[in-house]
Amino acid sequence: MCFRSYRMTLSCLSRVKTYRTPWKRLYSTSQTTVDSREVKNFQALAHTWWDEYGKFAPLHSMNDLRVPFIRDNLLKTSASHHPGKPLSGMKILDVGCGGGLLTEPLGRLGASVVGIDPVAENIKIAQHHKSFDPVLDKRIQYKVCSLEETVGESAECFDAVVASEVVEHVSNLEMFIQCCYQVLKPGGSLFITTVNKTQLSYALGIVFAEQIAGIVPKGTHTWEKFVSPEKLESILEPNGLSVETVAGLVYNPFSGYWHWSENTSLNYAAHAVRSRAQEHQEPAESALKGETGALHANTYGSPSVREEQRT
Ligand SMILES: CC(C)=CCC/C(C)=C/CC/C(C)=C/CC/C(C)=C/CC/C(C)=C/CC/C(C)=C/CC/C(C)=C/CC/C(C)=C/CC/C(C)=C/CC/C(C)=C/Cc1cc(C(=O)O)cc(O)c1O
Ligand SMILES: C[S@@+](CC[C@H](N)C(=O)[O-])C[C@H]1O[C@@H](n2cnc3c(N)ncnc32)[C@H](O)[C@@H]1O
Ligand SMILES: [Mg+2]
Repeated sequence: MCFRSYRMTLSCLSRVKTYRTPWKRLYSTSQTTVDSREVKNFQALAHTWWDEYGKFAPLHSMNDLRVPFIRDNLLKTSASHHPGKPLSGMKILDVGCGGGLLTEPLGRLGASVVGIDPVAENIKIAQHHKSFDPVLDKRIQYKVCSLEETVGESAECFDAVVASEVVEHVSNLEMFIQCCYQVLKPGGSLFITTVNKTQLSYALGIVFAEQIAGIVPKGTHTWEKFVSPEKLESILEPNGLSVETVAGLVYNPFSGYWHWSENTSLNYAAHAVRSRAQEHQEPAESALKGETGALHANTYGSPSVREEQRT
């Protein structure tokens, strides 16, 4: 039994018993969201997670934007009475948590955070780093597993799922999104940051960032696995996740800082909400064929998030 007090487990399990769409029917056991090549890549880098100016420097720096993005959007749906611990009482699943770079600040905001990652070395590093802070040690739990491996015991257990800089590294993106839906409470939030699939992201995200400037290690990304906001929305919406906000993120490699932008052609952050309605019937057979309206990014610059305008 992972992640929860026994009582909470029983309540989650009871919900699982009444869960109408047995998620196991959706996927054959051979299907997985884990790409073994990605695992190898991250295994080799695991020892550098907590080097703020090392290979994961852009991720350390991204916290300046993504932590307030997650906090502000979560607080829109629930007033917090805990100054200093605004996310107190919230359960968050950080999927692909790596060394815990985002897991820890979410824990510091008061949330109970479960961090999962298929790379054992990542979880070892994350466990070790949180052990230095007794508050975090209680609030954060880590587990080596894939998202699909935790769905069975975590159905409708989380107020939020975070997958930051992960979806561009997974296989079976639709299966990944469906698993996010399964573990979210009705009305729960999904936060994704990733890289858009554009010519510019090829030029700057692959050629410039990896091969010329070494902003991220060579071989970190495969352009074909980048995900456009339109494709992401075409998978989210039919699977019961309504897109609330899409905001562009731009990394300045000279300053080492990220900035919000109207432009989503490189990196972007998305916030989607699981419908509160009755359980979602059957996840869509394939949402990839659907056309969706163009997305208009908002500039997420202030704590009050502006809604996304769809054309
Ligand atoms: C099938 C196939 C290959 C198709 C390709 C697509 C296609 C059709 C391409 C053709 C079109 C085209 C334009 C090709 C161009 C090729 C080429 C010759 C490009 C030249 C590139 C070049 C020299 C650009 C120079 C630009 C320039 C003038 C630079 C100086 C000034 C300037 C503007 C600098 C700023 C540039 C900038 C904004 C850089 C940001 C780069 C970036 C996107 C960084 C984000 C990195 C990232 C993804 C962070 C998250 C992250 C981090 C880490 C980590 O390890 O820290 C790990 C992760 O997994 C992450 O997700
Ligand atoms: C770029 S790192 C991002 C780490 C962390 N989310 C952050 O932003 O600091 C991508 C992470 O996703 C993990 N990952 C890769 N494939 C995954 C999958 N199929 N499911 C879950 N996590 C995965 C990797 O092991 C790695 O830790
Ligand atoms: Mg990435």
